[in-house]
Amino acid sequence: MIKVAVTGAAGRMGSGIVKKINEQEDMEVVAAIEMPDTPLAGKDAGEFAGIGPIGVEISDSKDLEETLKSSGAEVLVDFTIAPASAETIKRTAACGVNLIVGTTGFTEEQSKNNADEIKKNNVKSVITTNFSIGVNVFWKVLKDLTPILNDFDIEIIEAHHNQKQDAPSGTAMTAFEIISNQLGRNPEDIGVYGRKGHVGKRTPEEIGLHSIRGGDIVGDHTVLYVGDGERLEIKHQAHTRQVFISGVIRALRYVNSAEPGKVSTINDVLGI
Ligand SMILES: NC(=O)C1=CN([C@@H]2O[C@H](COP(=O)(O)OP(=O)(O)OC[C@H]3O[C@@H](n4cnc5c(N)ncnc54)[C@H](OP(=O)(O)O)[C@@H]3O)[C@@H](O)[C@H]2O)C=CC1
Ligand SMILES: O=C(O)C1=N[C@H](C(=O)O)C[C@H](O)C1
Repeated sequence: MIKVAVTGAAGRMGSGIVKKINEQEDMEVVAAIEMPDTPLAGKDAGEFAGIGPIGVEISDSKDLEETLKSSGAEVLVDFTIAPASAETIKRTAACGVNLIVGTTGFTEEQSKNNADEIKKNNVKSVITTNFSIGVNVFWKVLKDLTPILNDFDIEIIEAHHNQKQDAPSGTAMTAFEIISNQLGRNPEDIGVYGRKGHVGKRTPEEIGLHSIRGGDIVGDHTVLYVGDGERLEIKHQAHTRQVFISGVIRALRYVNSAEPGKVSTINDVLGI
């Protein structure tokens, strides 16, 4: 049995992950953690997953080390918010517990610190901005396509629900990194985040990133390659969070065979 701790256990992703783990025969939720001073402490995590009591009380992230130790958790799954997640990664790795992280919106410095903590403590990890299989194929297509269409204008559009806190989405930022790398350009120099006012003509080098927020959109990502007289659009749409949750379940089965001290990605999990 894989013993799993879940942070953000009452959130959209966290509660779905608790529910899905509860349906598996080879894994169990042993700890469910929410934010510091959470009013949810002591309530059963199953309540938020819509499955009734599972015998795991929500605990306060201030008690993380104690919770990990007393529950015997082998791996922690984190879908929260970047600053909180960075702190959780540091404390969890120091406890020798493996990590699966889907939280997005890390600064470059936070991402580097996350990798350093994983290396320093020699724990196993899977960190990725999108756990769906479709998006991983989408990223692969961008990698293959960009060198062929390297003189086309490239723009990225993402759309998400009105509760999302970070922009552009982690998935869009990963797409931007892939495209920039393939073009041999520094992402720092070429990203244009929305346009307003007399911004002048588009330069051939720049890549625009545009974020739409509304209602209950689960997650749409489109990359446009626009030439003279034609354009190609590569689009992925998530219809349900189940696509991310299924990827997390695969990552839970994979993580123990991951290389210690390294940040593995969903590509390692899927072998693509
Ligand atoms: N990689 C992927 O495939 C995917 C990534 N995501 C990312 O996952 C993250 C979460 O998304 P979502 O579930 O929609 O967000 P939610 O806001 O629904 O859930 C986040 C949860 O984390 C809780 N939380 C905040 N701080 C802490 C802390 N220090 N310790 C424990 N829990 C904490 C929040 O509590 P409170 O509400 O009280 O603040 C909330 O319950 C986002 O960064 C999102 O972009 C989402 C989907 C897929
Ligand atoms: O916040 C979300 O909901 C999502 N976040 C991830 C991101 O920022 O890319 C993945 C997915 O698009 C849903």
